[in-house]
Amino acid sequence: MIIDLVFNEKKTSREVARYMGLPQSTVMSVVQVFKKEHRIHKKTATGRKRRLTTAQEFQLFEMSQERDNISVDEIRRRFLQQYPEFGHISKTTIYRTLERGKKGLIGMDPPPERYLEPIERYWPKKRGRPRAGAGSESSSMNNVLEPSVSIMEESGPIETSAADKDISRQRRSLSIAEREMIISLFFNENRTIREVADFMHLAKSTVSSVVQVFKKEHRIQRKTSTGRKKKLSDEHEHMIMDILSQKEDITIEETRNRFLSLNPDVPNISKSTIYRIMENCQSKLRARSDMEVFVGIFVHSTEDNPLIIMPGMVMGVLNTKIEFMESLEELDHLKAEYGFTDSNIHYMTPSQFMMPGMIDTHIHASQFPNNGVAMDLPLLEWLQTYTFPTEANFSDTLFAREVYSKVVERLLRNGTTTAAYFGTIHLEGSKILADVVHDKGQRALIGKVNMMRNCPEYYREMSVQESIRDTEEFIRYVRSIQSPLVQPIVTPRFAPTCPEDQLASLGQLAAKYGCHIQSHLCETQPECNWVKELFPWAKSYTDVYDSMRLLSEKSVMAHCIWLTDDEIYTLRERGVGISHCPNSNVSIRSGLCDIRRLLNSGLKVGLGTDCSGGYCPSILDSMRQSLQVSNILALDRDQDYQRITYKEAFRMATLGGAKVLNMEDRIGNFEIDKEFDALLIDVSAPGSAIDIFSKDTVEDKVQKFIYTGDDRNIARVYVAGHRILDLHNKNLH
Ligand SMILES: O=c1[nH]c(=O)c2nc[nH]c2[nH]1
Repeated sequence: MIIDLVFNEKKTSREVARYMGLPQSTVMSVVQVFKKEHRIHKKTATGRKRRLTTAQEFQLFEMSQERDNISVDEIRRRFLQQYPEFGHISKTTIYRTLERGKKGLIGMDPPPERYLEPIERYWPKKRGRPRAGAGSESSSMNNVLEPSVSIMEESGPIETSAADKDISRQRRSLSIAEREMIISLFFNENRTIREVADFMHLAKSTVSSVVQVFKKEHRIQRKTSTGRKKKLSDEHEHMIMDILSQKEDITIEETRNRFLSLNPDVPNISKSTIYRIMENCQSKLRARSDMEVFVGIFVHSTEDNPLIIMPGMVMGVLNTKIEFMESLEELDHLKAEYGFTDSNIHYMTPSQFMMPGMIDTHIHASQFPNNGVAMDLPLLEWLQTYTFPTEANFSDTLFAREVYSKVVERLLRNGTTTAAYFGTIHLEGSKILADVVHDKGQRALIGKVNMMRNCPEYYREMSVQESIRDTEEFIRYVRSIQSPLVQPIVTPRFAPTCPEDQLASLGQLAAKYGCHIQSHLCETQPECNWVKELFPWAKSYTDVYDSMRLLSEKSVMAHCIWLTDDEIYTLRERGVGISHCPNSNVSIRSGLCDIRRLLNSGLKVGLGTDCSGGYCPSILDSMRQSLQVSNILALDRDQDYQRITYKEAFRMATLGGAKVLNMEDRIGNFEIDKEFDALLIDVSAPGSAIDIFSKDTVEDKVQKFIYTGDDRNIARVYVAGHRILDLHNKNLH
């Protein structure tokens, strides 16, 4: 990776060190060894080696001797007139050649051991301008420069060796070429005073005074605090892009003149600024707008392995889907094959990794106002006392929009890229939920709730006909949005609130439209007993739903704490998915669900927040609570009882959830051709509650995120390839 970043990506060793979290000396030594092994010498800014012939070097030197105050610009102009095939020669090269001339070194390669010797030897001992043409060692800038250059000598970032840093730099008068060089590096190449001083091995004060004098002479504005030249405003940058795009072969000079004539107030603009804007434009034009490429660590689950960590990978996302996932070594081949450029690539930092989006398989969007309150009653009393009155408020569509907007934003913020929502019985309010989800770019199943008994007069559907008519209209409405992400889900609340004919009609409706179905099953013992009373003919609670054709591989049943073995068997036979909601199960004391038993029986299990039975809208919390519930169950079991591992919790939150919603062919992990629903996790994000230490492995970081992370660590959220949330760009939605 170091080699790739330095030699292919043209990163400096400082950048690579920062990116990989390594000491710079380590990076530099890897680079040095590689250079030696591959005999890589000086590279030009473009990464290609290009050397002047000895004749050309002499030519340059002679030009500089013709007149006392000839400028580097003039030397360059004349040189390029003579050698038009050369195309371009940087001032640095000219400057260095002149210094080689002064040392009498033109035509000679510096002996390699010179690189190893202390630099003082070559540094002028006497003050005063070095004499041109003298072969004296004391004036050699060349020898000073050579060992200090790490990778790109001509215009790339410059780094000094450790030896350089120990040398106290002297103040002395400068040659014209040196002044030119300082001006060029500072104003055209945008180097800081320190970089220039390091590069030329001069005292910072010397460089600074040259810059100051030049600024005064040319009335150049003050620099910004970052040490860079004042950035052009976006408006000016766009203006330059416009000018560049108006004429294909426009020169930089022409661009500058046109820009300055349009903006007489702007005192100056360097050629390199225009050049940078031009490069950016071209790179953006060359970049495929339909492809995004990510480099770094990817974490996901498969059927066989609950947690796979893949460092040093490159993933390509084309439109909405994962196009490729390869080792970073393949980057160049992939660039060639797919035609993407560096501007398509997002490099993750060492504290970041990418994981699949989390999936909430059971949440009541309409209970969000009660999140974190009203936990003092058990389920059936809780419904009558708190929940039904709250849900009744959703006849008010303004209120519905207010709450639903907050719910969806909160879930996205917490990394839930897909959710199975319960709305309320209200048709209009439920349509609003679908609209909001669609607008915000989340993937979801949206349910209009069906119920018409054992609930308040003011909050119930009035007849089976009305219930089915409204539900059918709702299904058609959601389908009419034509969103590939938002689908309707048929939602009988639970058996106690739905008479047989209503359940049967809803089963038929779901079959007619090929819809998903969701409900509650075996959440509390009193509820199970009540169902026995209400449906005396049924073999079990599960059998009630099964008899009404409500169980299929597109059905999601929440809770399932009190299932008998027979019920488990039926659910598995039908391919039903189970939504495990541990926070809710403990908060309103419904029971401890033995997920190991369900998993061992071959059932599909995902996680649900079940807000507001559960008080936390984050699936991270559901993972933790599922681990706690499993630990508590283990306290009462044999030694060989297998607790849920954090890796399994991770899988339930991602791939498991996808299977429960029957979407595993589209989402849940990073298999090729799946939709790119993903989270960029940063364990060291600002304000993060996670403590990371130098000895932490990548797996430690992942585990710490699961146990101690929160929304502050979710830097970006992608759904179907779209970045719908970015911590650093809060305005995306
Ligand atoms: O946790 C639950 N929340 C509900 O809203 C509900 N309705 C029936 N059963 C339920 N369980």
